[in-house]
Amino acid sequence: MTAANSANAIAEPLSALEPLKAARDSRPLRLITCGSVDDGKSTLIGRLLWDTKAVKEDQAVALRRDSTGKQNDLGLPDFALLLDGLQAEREQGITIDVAYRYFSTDKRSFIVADTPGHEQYTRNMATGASTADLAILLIDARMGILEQTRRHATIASLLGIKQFVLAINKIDLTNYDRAGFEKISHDFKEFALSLGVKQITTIPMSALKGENVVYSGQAAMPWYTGPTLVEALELATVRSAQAVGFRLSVQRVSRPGESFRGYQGTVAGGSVKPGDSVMILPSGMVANVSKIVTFDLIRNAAVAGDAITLVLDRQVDVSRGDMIVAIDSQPQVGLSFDAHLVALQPEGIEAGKRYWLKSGSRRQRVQVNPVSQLELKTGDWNPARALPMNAIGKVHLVFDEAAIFDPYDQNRSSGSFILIDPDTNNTVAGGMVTGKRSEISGIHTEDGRVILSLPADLADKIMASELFAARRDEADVRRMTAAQAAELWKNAASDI
Ligand SMILES: Nc1nc2c(ncn2[C@@H]2O[C@H](COP(=O)(O)OP(=O)(O)OP(=O)(O)O)[C@@H](O)[C@H]2O)c(=O)[nH]1
Repeated sequence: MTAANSANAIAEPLSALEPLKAARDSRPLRLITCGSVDDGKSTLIGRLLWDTKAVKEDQAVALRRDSTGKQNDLGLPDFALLLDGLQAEREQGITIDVAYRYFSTDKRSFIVADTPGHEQYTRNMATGASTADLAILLIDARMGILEQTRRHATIASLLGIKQFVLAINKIDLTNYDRAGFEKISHDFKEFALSLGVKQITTIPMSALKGENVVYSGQAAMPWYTGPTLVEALELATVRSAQAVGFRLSVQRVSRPGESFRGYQGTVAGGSVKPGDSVMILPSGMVANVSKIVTFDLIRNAAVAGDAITLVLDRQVDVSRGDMIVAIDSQPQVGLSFDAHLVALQPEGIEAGKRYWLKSGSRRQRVQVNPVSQLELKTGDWNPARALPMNAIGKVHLVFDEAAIFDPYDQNRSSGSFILIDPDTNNTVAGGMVTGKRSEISGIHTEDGRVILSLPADLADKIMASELFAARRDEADVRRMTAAQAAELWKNAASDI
């Protein structure tokens, strides 16, 4: 077949979705590495690339040359130098959130997200983790579990990662101390179980010496009989297909001529084929798919990750930010949602402040009401009105117009969002939706606090009302029961 460069060309037949799905399921395992500064992250990634022969000959020569004189007391090359290209770019002030490294073994291929380790780490980590199947958490065997370890594990689990490898690194510096390794393993497993993470492999390793990374560390640690890092990675599973049906967040309406109107975007969940019935949200209008076009082909199916133009069988009103979804598997549409947030900027998240929320190609105003903050040491969710930088919190989102989400654990794409401060344009938080709240519930109490779940203009009026002012004394408000809160709401509502 000649190059199919017109939208009328027919793709080689994809008679079913199976080939597309099969290709997706055999995709490389995506990894993220997290750790505190100096735990050995760069050394570990460099060592993985080196020992799996992912380093090209010219890079290898350069590594040997650049390591001369900088060698550590073991006389080994500095594997972290393999990642230095990225470092140089960072030093020039070029913003790179995440760089992806590729390596493979006989059994499988891998993509590792290499995220900068310093300031703004949380944001970069969240970016890398949002597509990862597995998290490698690095800790220094001499230091044990730190608050940073708990923070990263919590964020990774909120981002839906269910498989963890705890890489207890620099074990050579503890004289391969078995008891120390076992204590850290035990403590971490206990913590990870509290997060609901059940697949945890803990491995003692020396990234620098290459023990238990690709090659066995048996000679130095005869007491360890578990897998090497690469063996553990070969056994991990790729994340299964998303639980929800077809989702397309419309990025652009394409109208090249009178007779053609298509809706462009990347499929964010499920699959679609001509003839399928779809619904446009938030309007609720219904249509059938008549054609799926990609940049050079007409396709007879598309799956999550494909960038497509969708043509419908009738004239419907669709604009940028709308979502086109499977009619038999719809997302949640509502004015109020529960979510987890990670606060990313020094200013944190203020109580009741209005932000821009961006999810897919949709951008809308939202009022954010923090409810509680995770105490990393104990795992408790303590009541909170605001969230400081790096805090992980639970919040209520209250919209002026209908919002559309899937719970994050069912679809990472249509369940996640960022918050933008309208005054500074800074991205101040990343969030994961847990679900829709029962429709506008007015005022109620939660964790001993009174929560307003109202459209912002109504909430402002209530806050300003005499009735609320009379109740503003903190202790008094905290003592209110849900019934009293409801009474207050009823009175306030009739007052305005
Ligand atoms: N003895 C020993 N030293 C190690 C090991 N892994 C890393 N190191 C050393 O620890 C130091 C920090 O390693 P890096 O790989 O730069 O650490 P990092 O976590 O990437 O640090 P940042 O890039 O600053 O975030 C370097 O001097 C490494 O040579 C190990 O397994 N054993």
